Amino acid sequence: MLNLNHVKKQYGRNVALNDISLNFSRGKCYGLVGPNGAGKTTLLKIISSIIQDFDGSLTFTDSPRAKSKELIGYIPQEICLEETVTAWDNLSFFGKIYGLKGQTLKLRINAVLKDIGLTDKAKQKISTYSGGMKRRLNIGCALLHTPDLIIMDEPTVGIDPQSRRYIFNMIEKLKEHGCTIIYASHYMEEIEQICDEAIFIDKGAIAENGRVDELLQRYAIPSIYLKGENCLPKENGDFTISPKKEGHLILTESPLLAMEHVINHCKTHAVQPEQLELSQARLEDVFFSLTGSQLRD
Ligand SMILES: Nc1ncnc2c1ncn2[C@@H]1O[C@H](COP(=O)(O)OP(=O)(O)OP(=O)(O)O)[C@@H](O)[C@H]1O
Repeated sequence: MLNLNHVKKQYGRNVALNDISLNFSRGKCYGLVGPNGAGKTTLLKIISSIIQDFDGSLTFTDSPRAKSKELIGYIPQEICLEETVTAWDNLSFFGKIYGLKGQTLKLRINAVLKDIGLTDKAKQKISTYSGGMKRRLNIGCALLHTPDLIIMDEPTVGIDPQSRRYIFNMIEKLKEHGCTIIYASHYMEEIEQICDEAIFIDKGAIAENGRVDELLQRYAIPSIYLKGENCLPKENGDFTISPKKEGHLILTESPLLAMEHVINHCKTHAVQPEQLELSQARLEDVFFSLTGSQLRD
């Protein structure tokens, strides 16, 4: 539904984005990840037309709607709500910005309030809302005009697991309705959980992108965590071992063989591990393998 072609953005001499080309398909959720200052927000602002001064081009391929303003719902990192008025008033304000009015606006506000689970709090002032309620309303404000492409910039910062789960369920429903979602987050487990594809961006360039399961297979090395006195075999075969907490992490391409090796060693030496578990490959490992672990400012 959207193609980015050689997008480049400079702030003075600082190159924030350099030659970004990407394709986004309908009904999929794309995770956008990268260290601080990588260029994520700049990219999201270009896609949502907030930044219009850039090189390269964007093409919306299969939408009947001509204008990107109608096509896109942008949910910013910062909560953009008027605290002194009610949720209804906030939704009404944003609905009017998108050109909705009268009965259509009323119907959409009611539908969105239901989707974000705030129907019974609609007439409450935002200053009385919890962080999770504000986040959900912040999302709701971008959904009033039923956008085809929804851009979420770190939408789960500072909320409890219940609100996070609620937002994830909303994303699933939006995908079922054919919406495309671009989801920027520093929380790798969220990307793993809800995104079909991940885009790793570092220093303004794409470090890697593809299906989450394929990236995990390609980059993350499975491992076994072992804790227990005298449980670590002396002959370590092809395994790479490093200390972790009070035990050891055994990195291996063949975790079941390594597990068998440890179990045989324990049986032979009549020792009992306190903890022996297979650790799944994580997207966080992919992130560090692509971007390194050095601090970024
Ligand atoms: N308005 C601006 N003026 C000048 N430089 C900017 C501006 N906005 C961003 N930058 C610079 O562009 C680069 C990319 O910033 P951007 O905010 O897009 O990164 P990010 O990946 O979203 O970071 P974070 O994870 O911290 O939100 C950084 O070097 C940043 O300092």
